[in-house]
Amino acid sequence: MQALSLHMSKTAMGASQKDFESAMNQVKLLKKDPGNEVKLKLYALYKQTTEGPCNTPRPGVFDLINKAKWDAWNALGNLPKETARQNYVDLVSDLSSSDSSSQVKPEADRKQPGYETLVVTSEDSITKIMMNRPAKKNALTIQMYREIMLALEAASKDDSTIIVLTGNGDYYSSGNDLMNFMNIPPGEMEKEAKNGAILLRDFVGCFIDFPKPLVAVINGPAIGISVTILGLFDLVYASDRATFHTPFTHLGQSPEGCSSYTFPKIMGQAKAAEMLMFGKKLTAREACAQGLVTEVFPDSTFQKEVWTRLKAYSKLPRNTLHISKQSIRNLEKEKLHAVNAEENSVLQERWLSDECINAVMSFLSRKAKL
Ligand SMILES: CCCCCCCCCCC/C=C/C(=O)SCCNC(=O)CCNC(=O)[C@H](O)C(C)(C)COP(=O)(O)OP(=O)(O)OC[C@H]1O[C@@H](n2cnc3c(N)ncnc32)[C@H](O)[C@@H]1OP(=O)(O)O
Repeated sequence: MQALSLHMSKTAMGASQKDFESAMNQVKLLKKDPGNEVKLKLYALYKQTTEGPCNTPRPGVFDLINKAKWDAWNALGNLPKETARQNYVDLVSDLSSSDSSSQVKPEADRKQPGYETLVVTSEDSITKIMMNRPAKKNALTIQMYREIMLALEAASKDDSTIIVLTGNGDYYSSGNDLMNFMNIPPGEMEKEAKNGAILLRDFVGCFIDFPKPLVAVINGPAIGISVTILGLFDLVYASDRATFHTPFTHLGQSPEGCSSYTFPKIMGQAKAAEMLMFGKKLTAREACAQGLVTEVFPDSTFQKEVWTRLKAYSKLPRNTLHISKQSIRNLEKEKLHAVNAEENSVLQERWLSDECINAVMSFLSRKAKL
């Protein structure tokens, strides 16, 4: 309502007709929508300046827009035309200066500090969490799991409407960094496996409990845990260059990220088994046909199309969107936490198995060109 309060003239001399016309042009150039109340005020002052006090019958009760305009004009009573013109010019001048001070900041300024493995930015009511180890295909280190949890926690409390997880470079993510299995001192393996299971439980738990719409923007291939947690997202947009691969059996490991529950629900038992047990790699189009991906876009226009879509979604009524997300998730939360706990206890055992140790050694020896 503050913006609707009558504006005092700031200039000693009254605004001229030329000032008024120039203010009318300036309004068209505003980058930020001033909101309905201010627009009504501008309309009323314009009418008062050009026609004087309100002189038309009040529109009918169902003609909501014209009624609101009429009310705003009528509220100016017998305000003299010159004063209305001055108030119009002053109001536009205020709007123009706040418009230029709220210009979009360069990306470097929007970047949230404190993350080493992520780039976190907020713009247009969207918080974007970008995994940022492109040289290692965004493989998830222990630090990265922790930073993603911190970024999600912060995003759940910020004023964003939608949260996006994406990757920098040619991969979305190659999943767990297999170096997480290295440098474990002899005799410490059991303790490390237990700590790993706790970390994983907390990591997946953050996605289960996340209260706002979560969108995965899959810019390239995705492997392992970066695929399994997709069943906990609300939207999954993929470039047609993306692939989806869960080679758990080859790695002597078992499904996590609640995929043992979400994948059969999403794609049916047989297709889930092909992925989670036999390690079948899906193209983006196959993943879309099976319901894991919401929509596939050509790689050449992927970023442009997805961000245009997300910016439009981010303008939806925020609280309603969050409440809808929570209503849908609340039906499943208890079950998902139980699945998460069970998967992690199985995986904790798997990490100690010969099959898993041999698979990790095989990756490392290929890497070392042995
Ligand atoms: C006691 C246990 C404690 C564990 C605690 C863990 C907690 C949570 C665990 C959750 C369980 C998750 C399971 C999974 O995600 S399983 C999936 C694991 N990922 C893989 O198996 C992928 C392995 N990588 C590859 O197959 C290839 O690198 C890839 C196909 C991704 C790309 O091949 P390409 O030839 O194009 O490129 P490079 O191989 O040269 O890769 C570039 C460099 O990046 C390194 N890299 C890539 N991915 C990984 C990875 N997942 N782990 C470690 N390093 C990775 C690769 O080695 C190259 O590095 P260099 O340039 O230094 O050689």
